[in-house]
Amino acid sequence: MTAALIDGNALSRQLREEVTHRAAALRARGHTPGLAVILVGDNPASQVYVRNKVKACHDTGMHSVLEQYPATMTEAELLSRVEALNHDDSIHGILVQLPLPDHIDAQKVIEAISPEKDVDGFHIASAGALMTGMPGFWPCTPYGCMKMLESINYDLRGKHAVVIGRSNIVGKPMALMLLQKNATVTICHSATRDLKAQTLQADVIVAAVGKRNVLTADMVKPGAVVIDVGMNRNDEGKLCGDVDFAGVKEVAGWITPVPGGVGPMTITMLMVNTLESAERRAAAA
Ligand SMILES: Nc1nc(=O)c2c([nH]1)NC[C@@H]1CN(c3ccc(C(=O)N[C@@H](CCC(=O)O)C(=O)O)cc3)C=[N+]21
Repeated sequence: MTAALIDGNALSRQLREEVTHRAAALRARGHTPGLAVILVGDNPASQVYVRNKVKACHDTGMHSVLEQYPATMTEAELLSRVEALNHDDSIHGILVQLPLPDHIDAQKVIEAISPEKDVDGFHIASAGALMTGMPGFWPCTPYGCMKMLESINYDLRGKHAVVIGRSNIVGKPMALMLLQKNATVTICHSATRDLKAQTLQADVIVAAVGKRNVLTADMVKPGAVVIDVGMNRNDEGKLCGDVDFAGVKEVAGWITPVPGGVGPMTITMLMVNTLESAERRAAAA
């Protein structure tokens, strides 16, 4: 193996320790940071993720409430729960777990969350703040990827970054964050004609498609940094990313594993955003 590993679990431990200290300082001043997580329906994967988020709150000394509702919950009922949490002073972050059942308009629910409590960074006000460089919450997954690059002291200025995937949750905000650090950014997607021609030029590759083996060793320039956002299952049912890890690790300079890479960092940045929301609230009080 030539590539060095960027260990998301280790970096998460380090960052969560800092969160724990800052949360304790807020608690001492009577401002316990609080996260509300809403889960609608009984998607088993969502249950696991949501429990991990609640546990991360507990571990860092933050208050959390988990609200679970049946899949039959109406959109109006969900909107009124969000509205109540917007006005709840013990809550600094509101997360509505996605996906939502089909009869609920997810974007409408996200826009109902107060931007001050939008710790997922999914509200259009958060997206606009990221695009214009204004203060606001950054989506946790690409934010975590930026922290991983920071952890290896990677200077993005003038580097060519290729993002594969253009979702509102990962690909697009990822490209904006890389751009803010002065990288030259290319966004590739399903209509890109020659993906390999793009990735072979890249100093940094972020794979965020949700499909196995999107990135293979022949597509990677020696020494490149490879960040794997994918969460897929292989034929044996094991968790794997979008990157052919075994092959790419022989070519890349740095690589993130799945599991133990971007996943834990996503939860860590949720803790960071919730803490920062509470800090802003305490400063305004
Ligand atoms: N409103 C909303 N916000 C989200 O942030 C959100 C969401 N909805 N819906 C689902 C996705 C998925 N997601 C993950 C977070 C952490 C891991 C994670 O920690 N993964 C572990 C492995 C976990 C396992 O073993 O299954 C790892 O990569 O090491 C995975 C997935 C957040 N999401």
